[in-house]
Amino acid sequence: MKISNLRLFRYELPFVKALRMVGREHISRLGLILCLQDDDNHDGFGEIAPLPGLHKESLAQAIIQIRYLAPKLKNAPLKAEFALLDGHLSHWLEPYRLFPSVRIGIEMATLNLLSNATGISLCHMITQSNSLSSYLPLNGLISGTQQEIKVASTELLFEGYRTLKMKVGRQTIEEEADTVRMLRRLFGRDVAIRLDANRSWSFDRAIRFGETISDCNVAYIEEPLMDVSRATIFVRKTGVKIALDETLAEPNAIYREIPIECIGAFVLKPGALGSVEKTVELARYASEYNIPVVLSSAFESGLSLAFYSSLAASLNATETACGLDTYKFFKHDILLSRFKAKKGIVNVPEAYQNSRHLDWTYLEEVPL
Ligand SMILES: O=C(O)CCC(=O)c1ccccc1C(=O)O
Ligand SMILES: [Mg+2]
Repeated sequence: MKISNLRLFRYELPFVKALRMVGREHISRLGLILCLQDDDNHDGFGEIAPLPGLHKESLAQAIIQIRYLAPKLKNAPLKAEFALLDGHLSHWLEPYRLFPSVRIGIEMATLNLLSNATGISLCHMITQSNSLSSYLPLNGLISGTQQEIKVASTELLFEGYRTLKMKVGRQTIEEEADTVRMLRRLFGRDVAIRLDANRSWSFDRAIRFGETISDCNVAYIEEPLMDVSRATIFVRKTGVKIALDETLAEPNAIYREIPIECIGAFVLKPGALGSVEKTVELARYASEYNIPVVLSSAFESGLSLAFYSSLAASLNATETACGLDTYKFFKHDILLSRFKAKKGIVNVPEAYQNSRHLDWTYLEEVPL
């Protein structure tokens, strides 16, 4: 088997309303879909969607890189070993020094093509286990004013979500801490509350926030500190565990220096890590130390979300809610049957099946 043909498409997915992502306002999401084909006309789609602020590369730079790479991918062997996620993909792609968004897109397209060509679902192809969960709970995303959060979280709970994730570091510390206290009062013990500060606080401010919510039984706060080297003191002082997100995408593996008991979760964004195998490696480290793994999106389309759902299921990361609730901010998807959760839970095989059928009306070909 080999890759015999490549095509590239562009999409623009409008948001339901203007959305703040990594410090910027966006009204839509731009991205690319790479389509790989084998000799038998099977196809495999992969998404390349650099997010300004999260990725250093722009969409235009990603296109240039794909154009440069296209002749090298053509006729490249499609090896069954890629599915082992044990280094074969890296061995193939590392020499090209690709942008993270481009690399994950090529890996996604390749694995999806392998799955289509062999008729084995992605989940079963990349895991050795045959007792996989088909159901993946999501953390319901909430942000905005206290009143907006109150309304949104009540709706999410009513729908069936049992884990909420609130963005912090946007209003004053007092206001946000007050909102967290309100959530805990409203929902009692049976709701897990996660927070994400995206490194917006100085150490002193983070401590002040952490101390104010220390009795709220928050599952964790993602990246509270600008300087992650002080994470241990933060946790010891506040009793609130931290989750690692941005830190995991950094090259020097600082996460290994943080005491395990301080870490509430690894938030794994394959799109930011830029490699499925890197994601798997981090997930293995986490499970070795009983750190929960939270597979998470960078506001990609349903194609990536379905792929990440399968990855989460194959890693047995279905116990803790995942960060794939971003789909609800899009007016529509590039899939004919869009990625969705029912009662806060994704049906993984169904989502994967649906991700094989694109809605071409939203895709415009980019010449290679
Ligand atoms: O983790 C989630 O639940 C959703 C994803 C999310 O919050 C996110 C999306 C894009 C960029 C950064 C982040 C983040 O976790 O900080
Ligand atoms: Mg985060």
